[in-house]
This record gives sequence, structure tokens and C-alpha cells, in this order.
Amino acid sequence: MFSFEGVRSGYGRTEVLHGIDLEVPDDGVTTVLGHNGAGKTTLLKTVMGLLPVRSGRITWDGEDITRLSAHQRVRMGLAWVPQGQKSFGSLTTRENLLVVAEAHPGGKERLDGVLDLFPALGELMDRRAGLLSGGQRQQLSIARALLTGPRLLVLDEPSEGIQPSVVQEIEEKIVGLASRSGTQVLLAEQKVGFALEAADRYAVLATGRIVRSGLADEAAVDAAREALAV
Ligand SMILES: Nc1ncnc2c1ncn2[C@@H]1O[C@H](COP(=O)(O)OP(=O)(O)OP(=O)(O)O)[C@@H](O)[C@H]1O
Repeated sequence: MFSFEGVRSGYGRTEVLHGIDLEVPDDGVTTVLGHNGAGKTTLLKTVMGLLPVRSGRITWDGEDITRLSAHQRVRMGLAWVPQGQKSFGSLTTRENLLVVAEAHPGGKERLDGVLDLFPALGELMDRRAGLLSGGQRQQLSIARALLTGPRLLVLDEPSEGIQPSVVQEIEEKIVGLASRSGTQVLLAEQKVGFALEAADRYAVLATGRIVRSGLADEAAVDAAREALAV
């Protein structure tokens, strides 16, 4: 269980997260929903240790990691896929994968399993990442993160900038990697339908506070939309 207890963080003098309580259990997908500017990326950066905690604490399996650096958290098994399908555009798909695989113990051994999850990438190994579609680049970003062998994969708006027809494919990949490979997923999203299809649990973030949370069951779509409308 990864958990936030009363976490406050922000930038300079501006506090963005005003005391967040959030639990990410050891299995499945947890989504944080919120509009532009709600604080989703700030929350994920705080999870990763890229922003310091001003008060409150973060624990992972009971261990207090509040003061650990991003580097230390990555070594413990956190991996981040930032917004915007980031990869090295002038490198091929293969080179993008190998850069990560070679930098992490066990990375090369994970390559076949990751390509099983993203077979489309296998067909695009010699294409430059800059020439891939948004959906293909998103798959490459997630694949790169998986090569590090994470216990908790943190995804920032993976559906952003992707054609609606491909969004469902990304959703299936997220569900698949949580259920098949046993990786915990924390997903920040604006698209309620997409996120709740993929997720087991949700929390709604509004102006830096969690205003609703629960199981991502049938009632969740209306409950989350209502919370987002306030
Ligand atoms: N580097 C920064 N310095 C100062 N303020 C920032 C910085 N990054 C974000 N903010 C502010 O923090 C608030 C939350 O932003 P954040 O990016 O976390 O929201 P978000 O929910 O991820 O939005 P989006 O969906 O647009 O990415 C906003 O008011 C934003 O202007």
C-alpha cells in the first residue's frame, strides 16, 4: 500500500496540495480525476519525490519515504510516465527501449515480456520515435517505464493528445499490465469515462483537495462527474 497522509506540497510560496489523504492498494489501478489545474501533476510529482512534502507523510508498505529522493524511490520500484508521450524523437523505437533496458538491472530480460504487452512496438522497432503516432509514442513511453520493473507505475494523463479510437487500446493495456503483470498503477486523468473503465478505485481532486473517492463501479461515473461539476 502506497499512502499519502495529510500531504501538503506546491511551488515556491504557492501551496497546491492542501492536505491530501490517498491510499493506493497493492493491486489494480487507482485513478485521480481532476480538471486542468486541479493539481494532478503536482500530486504525481510529489509521489515521485520531485517536489518536497511541506507537511504530512508518504509511506510505502509501512516505510516512511517522505524524505527520500526521486532517485531512491525509483530504486524502490516507482516509475513515472510523464504527460506528453516523452521519448527521444531522433532515436528509433529499439534504441529508446535499449537506453532504458541497459540502464536498469534486469531491463534486457524484461524486453520480450514488454513487447508481448505492446506487440505494435515490435513492428516499429526501426522507426524513429519522432515519426510514431501519439498512441504509439504513448505505448513506447509506458513500455520504457515497464523495463525498469516497477512495483508502482505512475501515469500522467496517458489519453491526452491521442485519437479517441486509440484511447481504448491504451486503456486495455493499462488494465492488462495491472492484472497480468501485477504492477500497481496510479493514473491521473481528466477523461472520466476512460479512467473509470481502466480503474478499480478513484479519487476526485479539486483545487488541491480530494473531494470524493470510492470504488470505480457503475455508480462511480455519476458520482465522479458530480464531484467534478462543483
Ligand atoms: N512549476 C510550477 N510553478 C508554479 N505553479 C505551478 C507549477 N506547475 C503547476 N503550477 C500550478 O499548480 C496548480 C496545479 O497544476 P497541476 O499541473 O498540478 O494541475 P493538473 O491537474 O495536472 O492540470 P493539467 O491537467 O492541466 O496538467 C496550477 O494552479 C498550476 O498553475
